[in-house]
Amino acid sequence: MSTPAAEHAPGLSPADGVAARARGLTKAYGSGETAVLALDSVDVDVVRGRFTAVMGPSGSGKSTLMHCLAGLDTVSAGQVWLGDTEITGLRERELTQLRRDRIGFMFQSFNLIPTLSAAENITLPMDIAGRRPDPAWLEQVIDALGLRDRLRHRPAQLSGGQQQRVACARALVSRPELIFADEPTGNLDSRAGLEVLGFLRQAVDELGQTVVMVTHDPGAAAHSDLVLFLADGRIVDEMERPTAEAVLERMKRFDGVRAAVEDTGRGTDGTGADGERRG
Ligand SMILES: Nc1ncnc2c1ncn2[C@@H]1O[C@H](COP(=O)(O)OP(=O)(O)OP(=O)(O)O)[C@@H](O)[C@H]1O
Repeated sequence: MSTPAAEHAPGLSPADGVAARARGLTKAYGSGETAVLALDSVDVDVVRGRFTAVMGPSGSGKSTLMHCLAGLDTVSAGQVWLGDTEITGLRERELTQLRRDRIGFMFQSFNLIPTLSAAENITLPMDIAGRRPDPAWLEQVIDALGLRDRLRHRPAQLSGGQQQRVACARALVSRPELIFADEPTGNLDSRAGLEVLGFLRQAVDELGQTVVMVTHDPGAAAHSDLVLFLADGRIVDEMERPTAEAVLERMKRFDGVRAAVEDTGRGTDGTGADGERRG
């Protein structure tokens, strides 16, 4: 099981089987009247070898949660671990190294280097780190993603789906402890999106990887093992073995709450939900 894990006392280092853990994770942007509480004391365990999706309305804190778990953003309060390493409190240099060596990233916009071939893009993070990919693993990843005949192509010579497959290979090649995927299908048509989701699923099932994916798409979330639902900076629900229909139904409840809030005249400036929660 991932998620709100009250059985673990805050302050303990992660047990085996937990790829990332947060306790009391709080993130505020700005200060005073204009402060936004993007994450409100979140406790979460990301279980190793599983595919976890993070969903929630726009502004609920999904990206902030991912950025804080990945050491891309500082926290206002609370603690975050990657494996046994507490990352809150690490210096920027140590964080850069940790991200490079232990985390794989996929983004909606692929983030490939246009002047490099697919093969060069795949190994770039390891090249920068001065490490050599395990050749057998590299071959396995290339074949799993069906990229063998595209390795010499530059990103502009590849379709969107192929570019995201290169980004997926790049995220996998160092066998990271955790892969974060932020809307990885957001720029793809449904067929290419399905393909990428299939590869992420395969990375978990066959290659033993751990994936956390932020998505707006119930169909994409249905490929995960567990969906965490965020609202107003808190994990408010979770769903094991999700289906697209069940996720959609759950998401509609957020819309219902939002509509009700707006009907009462609060939240029409988009801040009502936050104000209500804190007020
Ligand atoms: N750099 C920032 N400065 C100020 N406020 C921010 C900043 N980044 C995020 N926020 C605010 O924090 C809250 C959570 O944002 P976040 O991007 O994590 O939400 P999200 O669920 O990923 O949204 P979306 O689905 O629209 O991408 C929002 O109210 C947002 O406006």
